[in-house]
Amino acid sequence: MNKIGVLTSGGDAPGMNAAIRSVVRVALHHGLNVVGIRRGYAGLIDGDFYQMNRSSVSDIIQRGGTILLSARCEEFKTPEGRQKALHNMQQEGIEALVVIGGDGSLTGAQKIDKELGIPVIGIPGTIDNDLAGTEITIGCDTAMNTVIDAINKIRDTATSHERTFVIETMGRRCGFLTVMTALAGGADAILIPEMNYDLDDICNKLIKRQEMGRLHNIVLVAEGVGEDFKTNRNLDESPAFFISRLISDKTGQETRVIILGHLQRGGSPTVRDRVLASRMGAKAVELLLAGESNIMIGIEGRELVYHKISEVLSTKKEIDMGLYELGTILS
Ligand SMILES: Nc1ncnc2c1ncn2[C@@H]1O[C@H](COP(=O)(O)OP(=O)(O)O)[C@@H](O)[C@H]1O
Ligand SMILES: O=P(O)(O)OC[C@H]1O[C@](O)(COP(=O)(O)O)[C@@H](O)[C@@H]1O
Ligand SMILES: [Mg+2]
Repeated sequence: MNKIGVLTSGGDAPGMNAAIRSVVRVALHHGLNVVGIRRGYAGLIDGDFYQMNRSSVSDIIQRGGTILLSARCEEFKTPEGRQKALHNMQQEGIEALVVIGGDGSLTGAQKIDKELGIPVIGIPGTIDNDLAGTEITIGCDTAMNTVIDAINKIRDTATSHERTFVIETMGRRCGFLTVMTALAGGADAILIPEMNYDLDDICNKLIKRQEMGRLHNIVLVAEGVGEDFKTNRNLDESPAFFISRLISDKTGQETRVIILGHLQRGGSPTVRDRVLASRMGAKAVELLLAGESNIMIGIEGRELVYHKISEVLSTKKEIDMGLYELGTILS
């Protein structure tokens, strides 16, 4: 093997740059050429490539986002789009790929191996932590710290004004970010898609607290909740608004909504994300050199592990309900 490509795809995540840096420098260390592919699968289809060297990845370990840019690319979901990508890779002499991204990107990566015959290793990069086969994905730790920072600040004003804040966190259909930050941030109620909840119960709990003299509350809501009350709300609005209105109507408390949104995706990666990304980047190159393909690297405890991408994608990542319960008991 002489030349490999690297790309970032789907939602960006802090630590992706540290992973790119590691892939590039470890590949160069092993005498490989590295091609950077811009804008994920869109760049494969457009042939948006450039040769990378050591200095291409200088001064990026501390930066959020991705220097390779990222995209969501519908055309790559079609066989025609993927054939264009194959043609460009052949022209450029790219013999193998490292794909850094989430579940969607790994679905695409699987097709690169199976359909296009190009070896590919996946590195889990998404703030959602919604991938099986790894305890945590690159970017999630930074995002959790960003959420905690926001909760701390909101708590200051919530206590001063004796208000209830409904804070909406990201995570698509996964409540990991919400459960962890609810526990660490001392949230008074938690709503995640994986768990049944009763809005009446939540309101009753807030009323009880009110009777005991507690007039401020932090309610954490994952963006993915709401299948069950869809009929009662405007589908264009975030679930936090509906829940906030309901709490205000039922408890009489003054409520405010804050949707943390894309600020959860940015920022300088934490130590944990930088180390994880650096280790996974190096492992990806080593596994390609060892002849592996169609696998995703993960971490279990202190050890890096790897699993077939098909297994990762067919397994649902379970939320640790013990942490959810603990968050509820402690609130
Ligand atoms: N079924 C699929 N076949 C081929 N490519 C896919 C498929 N699903 C997703 N992808 C590619 O992966 C990209 C990123 O997926 P997306 O779900 O948006 O983000 P993430 O990888 O962060 O979960 C998509 O825009 C598309 O190019
Ligand atoms: O960036 P967009 O396209 O607005 O998408 C928002 C979605 O991306 C995420 O931030 C990250 O998800 P992915 O890593 O799967 O792309 C989700 O939490 C959120 O639902
Ligand atoms: Mg995803």
